[in-house]
Order: sequence, then C-alpha cells, then structure tokens
Amino acid sequence: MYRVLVADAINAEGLQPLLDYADAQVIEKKVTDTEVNLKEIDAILVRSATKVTEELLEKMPQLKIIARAGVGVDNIDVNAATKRGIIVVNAPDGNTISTAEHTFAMMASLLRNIPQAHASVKNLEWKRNAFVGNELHGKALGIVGLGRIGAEIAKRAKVFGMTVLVFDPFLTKERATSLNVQSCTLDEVLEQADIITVHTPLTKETKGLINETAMKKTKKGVYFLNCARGGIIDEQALAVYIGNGHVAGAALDVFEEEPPGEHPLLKFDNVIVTPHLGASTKEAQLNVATQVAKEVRTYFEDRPVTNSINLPAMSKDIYEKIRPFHHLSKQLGSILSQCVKEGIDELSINYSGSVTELETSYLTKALISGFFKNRIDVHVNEVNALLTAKERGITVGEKISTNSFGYANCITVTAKVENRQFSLRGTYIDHYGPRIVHMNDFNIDFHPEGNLLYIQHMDRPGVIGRVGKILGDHAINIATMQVGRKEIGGEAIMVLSFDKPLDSTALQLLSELDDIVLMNQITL
Ligand SMILES: NC(=O)c1ccc[n+]([C@@H]2O[C@H](COP(=O)([O-])OP(=O)(O)OC[C@H]3O[C@@H](n4cnc5c(N)ncnc54)[C@H](O)[C@@H]3O)[C@@H](O)[C@H]2O)c1
Ligand SMILES: O=C(O)CC[C@@H](O)C(=O)O
Repeated sequence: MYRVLVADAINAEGLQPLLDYADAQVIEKKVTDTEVNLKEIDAILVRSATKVTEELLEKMPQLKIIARAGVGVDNIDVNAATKRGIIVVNAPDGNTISTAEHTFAMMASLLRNIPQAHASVKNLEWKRNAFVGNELHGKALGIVGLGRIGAEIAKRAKVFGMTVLVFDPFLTKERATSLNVQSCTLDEVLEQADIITVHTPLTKETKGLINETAMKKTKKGVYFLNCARGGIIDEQALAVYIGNGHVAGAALDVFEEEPPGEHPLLKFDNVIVTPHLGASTKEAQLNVATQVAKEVRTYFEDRPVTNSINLPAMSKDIYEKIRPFHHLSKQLGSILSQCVKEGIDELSINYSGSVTELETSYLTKALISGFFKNRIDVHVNEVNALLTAKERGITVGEKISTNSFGYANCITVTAKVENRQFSLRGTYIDHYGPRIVHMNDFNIDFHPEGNLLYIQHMDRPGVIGRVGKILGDHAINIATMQVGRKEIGGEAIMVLSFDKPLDSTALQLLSELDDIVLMNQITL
C-alpha cells in the first residue's frame, strides 16, 4: 500500500485518480502535523506553501515521488531529490490560461486604477478625476519569458491592439513569427516598452533580472507586472523607482517572502497586489490536481510519468518500445554487478541495431541502476543513476555502433577494473524475449531471469559431470544449462538456472572443484 501525503490545499475532485486507486492511501495533512509518520510516505503532493527542503527529504526515507500541483518548482530542492532518486513531477500547463488571464486583469486594473477607484466608491466617495487611466491599445508590452504563460499574454495583447516586444534567450525566430511578436534583447525591451511583465521561472539567472540597473534603462512612466515569482523584479529597486516617480505603477501577485508582511511596496497607492492568485481558479486547480494525481498513480503502476523535472519525458508509445530494452538493461547491470564484485573504474555501454533508435541515455541510466541495486544501500533509479556513478568515481561512457553481431539489436556493457575487464552482451528477440548472448568473451545464450550460476572453467572431460553430481547430491534440480567455449581444451563457461538459490554448502563444494576458474551466483 502506497501512502500519499497531500500536504497543501489541493482540489479534492482532482485527487480522484488516487482516491480510486486501491493500492494507495491518501492522507490530507501538513508535513508539520504530528499525526503524520513522514517515514512511511511514498509520495507527496504540494502547491507552493510546503517547502520540500533537503531537511524534509531526510525525514522521508521512503519518498519516491514529489508532485507539484502547479508549474514553479522553486519550493522543491530538486537537486536533493535527484540525489536520492526521487522523481519530481509538475503540472506544467494546467494553470497557464488562469495565470495569463490574471496577469491581463492585473494589467487592465493597473492602467485604469480599478482597485483604487473601487475602494474609493466603497468609501462613499465619487472622485472621477482622481482615477483617470491609460489605454492598453497602442502601448508596447514587454514580455520577459515567452513560455506557456508569456505566449498566452502575447496573444491577448495583440487582440487589445498592443505591440509585443519579447526577451527570451530561448525564443526561436519561427515562434516569434508565429506569435507575431518582436524578438528583442533585454535592453531593447527595457528601453522601448510601456509596460513590462515577467514570466520566467525563478532561477539563479532570473533572480534580480530586473534590478536597479535595468530600471534605469526604462522609459519614465513605465509599468511593471510580476505574476511569476517574487524576486525576478528586485523589490527594493522597484520601491525606489516607484518612490521617485520614474515607474508609474506596479501590479504584483507574488513576493520574495509570502505573505510579504509590512512591505515598503504595499505603502504605494499605485502598487496593486493579489495574494499569489494567478492559478487560483476552479478550472486551474482542478486541472493541476488531476494532472499530478494521474502522474503519481501512473508512477505507482510502473508506467512512465510524462511531466518529470528530473527524468526525460516519454510518450506511452515510446515507452512501449523502450520497455523490453529497459528491462534488459536493468538485468545486464545486475548480472555485471554480481559477476564483478570489486570496485569498478569504468562502465562502457555500446548500443547497436534497432535499439539505437530509442532514448539510449535512459537505458544507460537503467543499466547503472541495475548495477547498483543490491550493491549500495542508496536507492538508485534512472533519476540519480549518473550522479551516483560519478560520486563513486565510475566513468560512464555510451556509444552507438553499427556492428550488432548478427542480432537485430545489441546492448554490450563492459566493466573495467584495475587489471581486468568483464563484458556482457544482451539482445531482445521479438516473441522470444531478452537473451544474454555473450559473457566475458564467450558466446552463450540464456534467459536473464531467476536464480543463475555462472561458472568459468577449463574445458576438460568430467567437469560438467562433477558439477552435476554435487548439485544432485544436494537435491538441487537444474532447470536449464547452457555452455560455451572459445577453443577445445581452453577455458569454457556454463550458465545454469535453478528454481531456488543455491545454499552456501553447495556453493562452497562447487568452488573447490578442480578446473573451476571463476564462479558467481546471480539472482535476478
Ligand atoms: N502567479 C501564479 O500563480 C503562477 C502560476 C503559474 C506559473 N507561475 C510562474 O510563472 C512562471 C512561468 O510559467 P510558464 O508555464 O510560462 O513556464 P514556461 O517554462 O513555459 O516559460 C518560461 C519561459 O521563461 C524563459 N526563460 C528562462 N530563463 C529566462 C531568462 N533568463 N530570461 C528570459 N526568459 C527566460 C524560458 O525560455 C521559457 O520560455 C513559472 O515558472 C512560475 O514560477 C506563477
Ligand atoms: O499553487 C498555486 O496556487 C500557485 C501555483 C503557481 O505559482 C505555479 O507555479 O504554478
């Protein structure tokens, strides 16, 4: 039974995919609630209130997935989650329209003094001259960050007869043309726009992007809007520039600290504010809750999540294609780990044939996670596989080659240790399944599943018989047996499979046999 902690106020109807899932227990409580046993939680659903810090993650050793019912993941320590192999998902487009509409409502309110006029009439005043505003029509709107929300604002601005100037370093010419906006440098936006609205994520690069230096470059009488994240526009600089009359006004839905408390910006009449309401509509909340609830359920059902921050996105169709190779990669990693017990310096993975059409980097991560499984007590999956390898000093190399050794596809992995190397090759055969076809330079053919024994021995008469006798004496039934050799009288290998693992006595007796060079029990 998976335990899912819903730590923030998330739309109840949207949680239905999880409530309907028999294998999940949904707990709607804050992380600070003493009734919650954080140690048992498998998934956590948050909005922006709960800060998923490294400290919190340390208290949640079972946590497998963090779901953000919204876009911004700046309240989640994604690096710390990645290090622990915890998947982070969000709901990237569920609140786009609501936030764009809110930004637009703020812009119209700001230029027409609607909140101030509203408060005045409620105060039994009728000051028609005090609230003369400005039209949006004919104004140049500067958009910083033309992603999902920025693009929706651009579309609305065009309908209102505005010119749209955009600064987004990742904006392509095609997208700018299709949205009918002018792609500009940040300075051009600052110098030419009448109204500037920011729609980037909060990152190291965007924190303080609109600071005092930037404000100096703007037109006198410019308006600023921030419905993205507090801190993208430097609050102290904004207060100075509103105070000295250079900036005509600002509309803010977000603050560096939320709630902002006694904040200098709140003292200005021409600063209008909302308490982080961009995504607060019934529609957006239902959308984002449903999206993340479905993602978490998908994850529990061992299917690929679609909106992960720390895993590659994969459609259902692609996943179906990659699934057999994903399994094979994990098995290759696990076999290798059980055959090479010492520390490894390098893992080289070579893909050939049809598998090269797939996302091989995902398979490399799966192989590494299979390698670390049962080797270290950190949970390693596709999220933290490369990081874990790097931390343990293992160089990972991935190559694509054209030689698939007569098979339709091949994955070959070679582990390099100080003075030896061990390689394994697997293939996936349609309607037949995964096969290991090459092991430590020997051709072989076995199904990588269950309880296996790998024996490398001298190719001499009687070796197989002596192995069989020990197993028979211990009432151990051999399910399958494959042999391979390079040359007569040289070294050879056998791979046997059993219904259950061998006990230590049988293993000991086998290892003492003459002519046995190497022996590894493999459990898959
Ligand atoms: N107020 C709210 O309730 C609310 C709701 C939803 C989203 N948001 C915020 O809005 C942000 C944007 O959301 P979105 O869905 O449009 O995200 P998005 O990822 O679709 O768009 C972000 C855009 O910013 C651009 N960008 C990144 N770094 C930049 C930089 N240094 N300079 C200029 N542009 C840069 C990216 O290229 C991208 O086009 C989110 O990160 C979130 O913080 C707020
Ligand atoms: O949860 C919310 O209401 C805010 C969401 C918003 O900030 C986001 O980044 O999606």
